[in-house]
Amino acid sequence: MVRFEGVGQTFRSSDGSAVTALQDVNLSLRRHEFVSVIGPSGCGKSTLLRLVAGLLRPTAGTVSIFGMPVTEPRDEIGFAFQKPTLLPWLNVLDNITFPMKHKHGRVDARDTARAHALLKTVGLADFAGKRPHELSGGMQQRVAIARALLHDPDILLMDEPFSALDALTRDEMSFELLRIWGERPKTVVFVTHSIPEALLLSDRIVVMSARPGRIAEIIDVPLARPRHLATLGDPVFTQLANEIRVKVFTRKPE
Ligand SMILES: Nc1ncnc2c1ncn2[C@@H]1O[C@H](COP(=O)(O)OP(=O)(O)OP(=O)(O)O)[C@@H](O)[C@H]1O
Repeated sequence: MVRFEGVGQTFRSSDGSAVTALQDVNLSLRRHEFVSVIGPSGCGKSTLLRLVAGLLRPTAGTVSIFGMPVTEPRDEIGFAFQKPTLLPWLNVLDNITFPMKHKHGRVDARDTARAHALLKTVGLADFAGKRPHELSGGMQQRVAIARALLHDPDILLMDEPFSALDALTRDEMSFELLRIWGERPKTVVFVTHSIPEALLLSDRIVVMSARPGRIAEIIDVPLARPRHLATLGDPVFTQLANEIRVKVFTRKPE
């Protein structure tokens, strides 16, 4: 469904130097697959997402979706960032429908109904009229995820969406995301620094090497689905987490 072929991305920095963020990335994502991307800071994880989203054009190779090269932002994609980026002057409901308003100049009844349904899904049915500052960090992040899901995208890109949350909320959000993904399957690319989070969520984990970012390894996650709290205590889970930790930490820049 999403394919990277020989993808490279070199930025020209403000001081005139060239920064190669990605080099020779080859990757194919299947429809409805949940893939996490982990790797050291600055190895190009966010760049990878921005390329799929059409926010960047690769300087080498091609990124395609359903066989069509990505040349601009597309409707079938939802993007959730590290911070919720909600508009403080809008209430929760209007924040969720804002992209529709921005795109079409209005919000129709179907969008509003779907926004209410999504609020229910993320456990915030009673908060539609509240402003972002009246919500906790975890609640704000749920609103941002609901916003990314409003147009029911085929592809959901998530850039460390839970990293600003406390550990308990983070686990809770992971299970919530799994539930949403189970109900309305989509192809998810999830950037994280957390090995347990990547393991709990993913079908495959892409391990990237330090700059210039390349794919060092792709690891299949053989844990059965649906995954539960008990999955975290499964000996296979612990063993896999240790194996991946060793791979990530012993990997030297090439
Ligand atoms: N617009 C840009 N202009 C210049 N350099 C950039 C730009 N965007 C990213 N970079 C550089 O590309 C490299 C990869 O950045 P990217 O944000 O993709 O890394 P990352 O793996 O997501 O990092 P982190 O884990 O710290 O969020 C970094 O060295 C960064 O400085």
